[in-house]
Formats: sequence, C-alpha cells, structure tokens
Amino acid sequence: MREFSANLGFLWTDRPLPDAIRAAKAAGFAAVECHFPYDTPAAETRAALLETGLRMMTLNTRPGGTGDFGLLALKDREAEARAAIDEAFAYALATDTRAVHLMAGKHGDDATYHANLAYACDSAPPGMTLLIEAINRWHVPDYHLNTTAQAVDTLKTLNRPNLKLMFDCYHVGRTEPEVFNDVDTLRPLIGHIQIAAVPDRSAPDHGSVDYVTLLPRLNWPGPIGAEYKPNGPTDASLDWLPRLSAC
Ligand SMILES: O=C(O)C(=O)[C@H](O)CO
Ligand SMILES: [Mg+2]
Repeated sequence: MREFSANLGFLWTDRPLPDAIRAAKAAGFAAVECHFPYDTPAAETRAALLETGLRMMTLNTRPGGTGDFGLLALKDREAEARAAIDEAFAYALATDTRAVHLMAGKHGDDATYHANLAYACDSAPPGMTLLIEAINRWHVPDYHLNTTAQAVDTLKTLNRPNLKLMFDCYHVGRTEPEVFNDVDTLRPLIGHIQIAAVPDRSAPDHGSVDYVTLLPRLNWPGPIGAEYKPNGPTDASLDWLPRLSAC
C-alpha cells in the first residue's frame, strides 16, 4: 500500500496548521508536510503530530521578502539566509520533522548558493535530510534552480550525504518530462517526492503525467508528498487517494 503525505501549504489552508494536521489524519494520509509553519508555535504543531501519530516530512526555509522565493543563493543576503536555515532547523527539531527544503531564491549566484548550502550541511542536526528542488520556469521565472540537471550538478558539486533532491513530478512534468526516463539513475540522489496534476497543479488524477503508471516505476518507499492546489474544498478533492494508494 503506497503512502502519501498531505502538503499543508496547499491542502486545508482554511484552518490553523494543527487543525490541518488533524484533517489530514481523518482523510487517511500517512504523513504531512508544510511550507512555512513559522506563525504556529512549534509546541502546537508537535502536539497535533503526537495526537494524530503523523510525521512531518518536510518544511521550507523562509522565502525572504516579497518575490524572493528563498534566500540561499542571494548575494549579500548571507546573514538572512543563515538565520532562515537556523530557524528551520530549530523548528524541524522541535517537531521531529524529517527534512528541510532549502529555498534558493531568484537571481542568485552559485558561489553564494554553494557557501550557504555548505553552511546548512555542516550545521544540520544528525539524521536530518536537506533538500533542494528545481522549480519550473513557468511557475517561478528566474528561480536559481529551474531544471533537474542544475539541481543534480549542485548535489554533485557539494557532494554531501545529507543533501538530496526534492523530486517534484509537477515541476518535472511541466518543462522536462523526459527526466522521468532517468529515474533509476536519479533515485540515489532523491530525498523526497511530490506530485500534482500537470499542467494545472490540481489533484493528481488527470493531466499529462499518469501517476498510476509513474508511481510504481518510481518505487519510492516513503510517503509521497501530495502538493497540489484543490479546485475547491480539500475534502472534496481526495478521490485520487485510494486509487493511487493501491497502484
Ligand atoms: O513549489 C514547490 O513545488 C515547492 O515545493 C516549494 O516548497 C515552494 O513552496
Ligand atoms: Mg514542490
């Protein structure tokens, strides 16, 4: 039985994070993940996770100011980037979150990005996975990592055991579907997988990526992130869950 993680950055956004965690449990998710949990005290998030028995898979470093979409690659913003990394690690530790997505930002440069990634790898708590994600250029133009190849180059340059790829099938499907042919090569680099319909980013039950075929090929042992934007109330968008759980 395949397991899924409800991405609470997009699902049940009409309620506070602890209640969204409870809703994910009631809907049958095996785990949760989020984007920016920082407005919710970590103790409240932790209590909801303990109450439901769900694990938080990932959270993101703060995105920075309006339009930044992350800080790690931004020149002359190192202090802010490292404060965001420290904050994310502290929140992740307090909530037993498995992985932190280190957001690169727009108009970055590799020297700054690599130095901040090295700082994160050196200071990450033992056992925590760090993730970088290629975000397609239609979704976030000028993001520092728009392709899987750029992300893989970064991983190979840094060559750190705790730094992995967030493989978001939505972004891959939008601009580089041929990358799905390389999943066997990529699998050792992957730390987490996310899905959504391509190209509209709604529930993963239609569109150009057929998850009934792709998920068995990906053969991912952990919960897969359901990072999609429902067309209406989240509870009315979940018909895909039993179908993809069984495929
Ligand atoms: O946009 C995405 O796919 C993400 O996963 C990032 O975390 C941005 O929130
Ligand atoms: Mg994603």
